Amino acid sequence: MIARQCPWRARQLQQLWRPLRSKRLHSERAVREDKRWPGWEVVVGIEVHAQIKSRRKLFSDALTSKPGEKPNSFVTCYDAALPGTLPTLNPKCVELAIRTAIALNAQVQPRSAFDRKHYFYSDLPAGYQITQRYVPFAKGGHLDLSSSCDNLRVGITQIQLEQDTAKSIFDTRRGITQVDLNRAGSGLVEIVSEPDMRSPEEAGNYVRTLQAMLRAVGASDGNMELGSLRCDVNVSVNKHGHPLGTRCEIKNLNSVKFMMIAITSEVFRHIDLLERGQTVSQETRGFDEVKAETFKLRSKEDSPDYRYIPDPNLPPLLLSPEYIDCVRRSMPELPQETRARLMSMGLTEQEAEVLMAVDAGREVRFDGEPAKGAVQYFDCLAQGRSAKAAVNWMIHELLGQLAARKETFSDNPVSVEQMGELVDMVQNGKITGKSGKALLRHMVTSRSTASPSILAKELGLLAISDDDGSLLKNWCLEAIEALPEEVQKVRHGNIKVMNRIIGKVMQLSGGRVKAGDVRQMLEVLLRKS
Ligand SMILES: Nc1ncnc2c1ncn2[C@@H]1O[C@H](COP(=O)(O)OP(=O)(O)OP(=O)(O)O)[C@@H](O)[C@H]1O
Ligand SMILES: [Mg+2]
Ligand SMILES: [Mg+2]
Repeated sequence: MIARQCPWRARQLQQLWRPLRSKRLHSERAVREDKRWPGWEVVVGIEVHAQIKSRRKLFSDALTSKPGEKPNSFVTCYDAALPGTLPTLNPKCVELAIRTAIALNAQVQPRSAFDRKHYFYSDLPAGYQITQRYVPFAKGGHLDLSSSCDNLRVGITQIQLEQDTAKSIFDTRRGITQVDLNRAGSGLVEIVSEPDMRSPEEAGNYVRTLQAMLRAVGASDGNMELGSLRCDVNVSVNKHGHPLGTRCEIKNLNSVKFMMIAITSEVFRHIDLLERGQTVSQETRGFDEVKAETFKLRSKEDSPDYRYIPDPNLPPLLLSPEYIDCVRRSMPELPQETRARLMSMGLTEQEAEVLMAVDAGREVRFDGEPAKGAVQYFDCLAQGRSAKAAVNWMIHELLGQLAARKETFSDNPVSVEQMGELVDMVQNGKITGKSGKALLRHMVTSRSTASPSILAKELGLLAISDDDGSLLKNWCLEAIEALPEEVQKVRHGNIKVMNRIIGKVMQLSGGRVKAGDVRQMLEVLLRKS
């Protein structure tokens, strides 16, 4: 293993090899003019740091915490870097990282290793971070973005395990910095992409797709606001057909929206420099959300020498093919598989996206198994029923009712069984569509667990039994008598006005008759008289 014996050699090799690969990919994409920067091509590569959703930290027994917990209450002596403490690798973090690698079609390496990356900062108690930059546990791979991005495939360079840092809290009034060690040593996966994205929008789509994938496999919450998913974005520009430009890295972006703004502002900064005959220097930059501008943190020349060395306390990580297979077999359905399956059931892409978007915002439990979500609810509802009817009732009615009450799907009080019975009642004509909607509204509001047929009876919503059509006929005659002007207009060929008469019949019947039946009856009666 080159890097354990000689990390410097590995670094040299990587530096030689990367620009070549980037160039090849660069020329493979069709050139498309972007009106915002005519003549220029934008290149983006992203390093995503995702907090691993395991109960315990990467190398210690301490429980992982959420932001807002009492500071320094999730810390062992190892996390505080007290002398004499040793790391023990948490197998759950490894399993979740492997799930991520499999979902990204990466090759999990049978042998990887941990290095120490040294720098001195108050939120790094040991003075070094343990990472796998030079001998990562997974290499290669790709992530396919949805059709809105012309089915773009973003290459994955490598995926590595590493420790998260502690958190510095700056008190500017008192002029002090406080350190909270709760996060110190939590597990991260760093996912390094190839420089394959060509616009801020593609970058946004990449992060959102990755976020959904991490959630689906239970590897991370992927919550950017809470800091469990952070991005370092590398941006460069070049003239069409020219080699890649010099990249600048914008650190620690924690929202997709700000990331896209940061990229746009960085692109304009590069173009402005180049058009004025200056050069772009390789820099690490921050993003000022108020000014919507990036600012210089440090140049390449003053970038710290991290003095990478193999961690002497950690042996190489050996992963057997049997273990990797075992993780592969336990993989849940991935978002792109779910989308394809739903569409094969007859749903449109938009309908599939709506159901999946409901699940994407959902919390995943600590054991990695998602709680029952919208897709699973739909799967149960569609069993033995028309998928189209099931999705219509779910999206337009159930989600609509919940949204009107400012509730989310996790607040849904209607069980799949209740919803199924309601859909069947409408399909079988026991209740009209209109009454079905009223019944559902009642079920959502009252949170009743009773069966819809009992509720429909109680509320007088059951369709009337009118075998000889006499009730319907009477309501129609009543409506004709009540609306003589409208009747005249229909007779003179203004067919649209018929809807007003139908509406009157619906009102008289309390919505318990079908609009189609009413129209038929009215046509017969108006023709006769
Ligand atoms: N010309 C370029 N334009 C835009 N992005 C680029 C370009 N060349 C490389 N990149 C991207 O820069 C990123 C480099 O990340 P990597 O983790 O390998 O190294 P690093 O940023 O030098 O190190 P560190 O992990 O310490 O930040 C990758 O995502 C890669 O796709
Ligand atoms: Mg990196
Ligand atoms: Mg970087």
